[in-house]
Amino acid sequence: MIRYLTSGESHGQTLIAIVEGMPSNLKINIDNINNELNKRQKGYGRGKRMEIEKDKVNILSGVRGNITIGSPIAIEIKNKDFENWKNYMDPIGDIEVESRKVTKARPGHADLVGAFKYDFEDIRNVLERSSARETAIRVAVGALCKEFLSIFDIKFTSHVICIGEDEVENTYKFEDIIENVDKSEVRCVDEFYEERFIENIRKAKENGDSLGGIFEVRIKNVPIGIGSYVHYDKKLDSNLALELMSIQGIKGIEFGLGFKLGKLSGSKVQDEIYYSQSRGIYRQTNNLGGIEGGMSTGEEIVVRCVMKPIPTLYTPLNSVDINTLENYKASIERSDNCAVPAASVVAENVCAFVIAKFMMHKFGSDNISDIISNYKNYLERLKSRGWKNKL
Ligand SMILES: Cc1cc2nc3c(=O)[nH]c(=O)nc-3n(C[C@H](O)[C@H](O)[C@H](O)COP(=O)(O)O)c2cc1C
Ligand SMILES: C=C(O[C@@H]1CC(C(=O)O)=C[C@@H](OP(=O)(O)O)[C@H]1O)C(=O)O
Repeated sequence: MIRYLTSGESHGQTLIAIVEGMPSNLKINIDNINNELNKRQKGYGRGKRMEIEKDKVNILSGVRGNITIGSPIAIEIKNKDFENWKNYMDPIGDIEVESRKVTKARPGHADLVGAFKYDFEDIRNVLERSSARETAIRVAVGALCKEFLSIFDIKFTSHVICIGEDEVENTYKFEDIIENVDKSEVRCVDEFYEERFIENIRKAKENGDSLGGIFEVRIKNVPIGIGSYVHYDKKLDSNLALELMSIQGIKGIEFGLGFKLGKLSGSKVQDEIYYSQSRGIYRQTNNLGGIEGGMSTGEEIVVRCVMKPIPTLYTPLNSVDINTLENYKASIERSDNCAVPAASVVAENVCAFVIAKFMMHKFGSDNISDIISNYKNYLERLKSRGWKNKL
């Protein structure tokens, strides 16, 4: 079963991941991975750090001449900002602590609880790892998984549908999103709302404030029957929810019509099942977002996430110095004031890890050619049950 671990501090030397369980003989295009990293760094509302970093993945092992060899894959992304932080962040040797010490906890960040839990007088020891800098390496892992999933033509896209008080009203087709989303500064495909979102972020920044929002991830061509109803940890939706909720700042998730489902009657919601000779078994709606009973239905997977506003504010909130217990304003070094577009890229890629894991669980994980044979056999069997391959 594919799995990974990450390590790295926000201003440390490097971010690393070890991905274990990737099948052999998969061709990797490193440009695709770097392209995802580049997308994650963009978005109106990002702070000065993104002007310093130019994220590129380094593949250290587990791949020979662009082809995976089945052994663990070690990857890294170097932090360019480390040059400016060496004196404070070097793992070994004398470092300067006092001048970069953080003691005034930021409400909404991991600062206060992290310092108490791990017994630190310096919140830097918390913020270095709790920072969403870590999402860069998770995107690289997900992008590697996207390379695997491209064999089955499984595609991902995401777009921002709400920032601040404005929310996109139209529903967009997968093809329209994938074609237009990267042209937008806020990953919004609706031109009217794109302008509103930019303006909302600009105004919040002017007021020393921050914003959150909502984005949608769409996944196409996942075959029917990935995931299972038999056990809680085998459900596709529960696994996607775990990964998505682990992204810094994400506070809610919904599949398909999501929270609206609570207000609708059953007859308006369930995706009715039809059969015709030309189409085989099919649905006319996808209100449940492509998952029933923890399994993919073969329809597009549609999942939305809400991100809370960024906790670090340029007009800092009330807080307390964790060592002196005096009332102060919270700390600020540097910050994004909106990172919803970046989070949508992270979300796509963490979903790619989950889909890859489930594809491997169903079709095997030793080598690409066995996996493809198993996949074809499965689709062939389903044909005899009235299911036509919709890929
Ligand atoms: C891509 C991305 C960038 C972020 N940038 C910042 C930032 O610049 N400043 C900040 O305070 N929080 C930022 N956050 C959010 C915090 O990391 C997050 O709120 C914090 O770790 C606490 O976790 P929680 O909100 O999930 O409880 C960012 C999150 C993401 C996904
Ligand atoms: C570094 C990234 O995001 C960072 C996430 C982050 C946080 O608190 O989560 C705080 C900021 O860090 P810094 O103080 O170094 O500017 C962001 O820039 C990144 O996304 O690559």
